[in-house]
Amino acid sequence: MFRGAFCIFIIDMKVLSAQQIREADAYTITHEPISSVLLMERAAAECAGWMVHTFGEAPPPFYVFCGMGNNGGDGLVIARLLRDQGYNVHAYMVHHSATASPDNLANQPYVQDVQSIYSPADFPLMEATGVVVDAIFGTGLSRPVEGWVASILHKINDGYGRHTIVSIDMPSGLMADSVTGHAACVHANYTLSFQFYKLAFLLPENAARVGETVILPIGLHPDFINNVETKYHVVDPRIVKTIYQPRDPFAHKGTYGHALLVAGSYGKMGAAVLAARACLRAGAGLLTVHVPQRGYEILQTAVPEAMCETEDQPTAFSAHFHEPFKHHQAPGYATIGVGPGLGTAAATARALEKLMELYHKPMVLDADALNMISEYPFLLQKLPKDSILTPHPKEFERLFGPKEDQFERLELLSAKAVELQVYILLKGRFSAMACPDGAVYFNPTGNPGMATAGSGDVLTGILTGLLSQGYTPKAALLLGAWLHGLAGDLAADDISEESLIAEDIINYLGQAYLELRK
Ligand SMILES: NC(=O)C1=CN([C@@H]2O[C@H](COP(=O)(O)OP(=O)(O)OC[C@H]3O[C@@H](n4cnc5c(N)ncnc54)[C@H](O)[C@@H]3O)[C@@H](O)[C@H]2O)[C@@H](O)CC1
Ligand SMILES: Nc1ncnc2c1ncn2[C@@H]1O[C@H](COP(=O)(O)OP(=O)(O)O)[C@@H](O)[C@H]1O
Ligand SMILES: [K+]
Repeated sequence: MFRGAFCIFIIDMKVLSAQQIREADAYTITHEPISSVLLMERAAAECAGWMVHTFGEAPPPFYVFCGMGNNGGDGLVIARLLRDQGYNVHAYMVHHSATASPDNLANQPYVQDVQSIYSPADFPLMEATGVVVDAIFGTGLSRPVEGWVASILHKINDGYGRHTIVSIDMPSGLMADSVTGHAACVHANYTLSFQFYKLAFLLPENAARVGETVILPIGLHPDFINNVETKYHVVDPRIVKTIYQPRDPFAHKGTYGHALLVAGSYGKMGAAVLAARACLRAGAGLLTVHVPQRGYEILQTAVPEAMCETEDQPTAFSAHFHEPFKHHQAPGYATIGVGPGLGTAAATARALEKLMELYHKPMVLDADALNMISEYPFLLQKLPKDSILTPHPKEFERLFGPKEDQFERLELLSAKAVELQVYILLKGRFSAMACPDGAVYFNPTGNPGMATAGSGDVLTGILTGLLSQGYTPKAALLLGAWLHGLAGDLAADDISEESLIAEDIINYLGQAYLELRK
């Protein structure tokens, strides 16, 4: 089901810091109980099993680079287990420290012919078809890698494209919870990581380092996992299936709400059409789309299922555009999606202000609605509580200012959701969704084929459609982002990432829903 960077065996949806992972480790050792060396054996056995499964048919030579901590300990065990199964394994010890960790030492006697690396000159020649296993540093990395050890990481990267590089737990050199910047770091094809996502994996700046991530279960203690507190989470199929509500057999179209979309302007009616189609395909009962006069025929022709309201301005929205909306105060629209293709004229900004003054239920704000709020920041204070904002990184920067690095940006995202008491979805490979309580959820579905005009308009339509049906804003957000990405993944599977266009996401939304029933 998943494309690109995520192949998931099991997920604990919490994202833990390196320190919390050490605590999980210690808790498991005490409470399972299990010795640390056996826990290492279990973790390494999962990795060796994955490698046999992935490369076993045409076995390559394996080049296992071990560090001197427990990540290196994992590497030693992997080397032994692969040799035990008859594979051709070359093992190396990178002597970055004076002493090895106890569990690393305990495993050394069981791996013969480990060649020592004390300088770049000791780096081996490797066959082009080999698999490089990177077990030099894991979550214990405490500072950027420098000096000759950095040269070893660069030498491993020199083989990228010729060898397959598999990093154990973390690409060596990557900091789990802070900025790696330009420091030396392995660029992995695969990262086999234990039990939890690391925050660094979810940030765009590390995409090229992490490669495809495989989360392997290593049986860390469930009591610890259930009780540990974390701000960051990854959405998984279990939570999405819990959120999803099948339709009531006795439903009528009024059951699923009457949504209003305020979208489109001269030359940008496509945004309104895409959002409207997506809203209906997401399941809204009724939809009215409010467009400028010249958009009337376009909208009525392209989306006959939707009702259409126009206003007195031929090409854009004016201060009066909320007038028709007033008629629907009772029973009122279930929700409003506003922004796609709207334009940012001053009159439109005034109209947006009026709209936010009149409407107090959660709404969806995207694109030009966000751009107008950036231009007139006092509008931020008028956002209906629990509304959903969906900025892409540029819109986010316009709204809340630039940040030095992506960790700081995440902190800002969460702080703004708390301050404004809204949900904010920062778009990207792993869209980050911040909640009014400060929690941040990452959405793992989606692919680069979705980096195409209009895919954000489709998201606005989906979120509006879900709110309209009565999903809570948080449920709509998590489910909507998941469905949007999954529909994109299903479309790309059939027609390729390259030729995927926004309309395909809408066309595959039905299949994405069906996946939820499996
Ligand atoms: N709970 C878990 O997730 C488990 C983790 N295990 C493994 O244990 C790893 C963590 O082990 P450790 O805490 O021993 O840490 P690492 O093995 O990641 O690295 C620690 C070693 O690197 C040195 N070091 C740190 N930064 C350095 C730098 N910039 N330059 C040179 N040397 C540096 C330290 O002094 C220490 O010797 C995990 O990544 C994982 O591979 C498994 O063995 C078992 C279970
Ligand atoms: N590489 C990617 N992986 C996953 N999802 C992506 C990727 N690129 C874009 N997307 C998704 O596509 C949508 C693009 O939205 P946006 O930038 O607003 O596009 P537009 O303004 O053209 O409608 C977002 O939901 C984003 O998360
Ligand atoms: K590693």
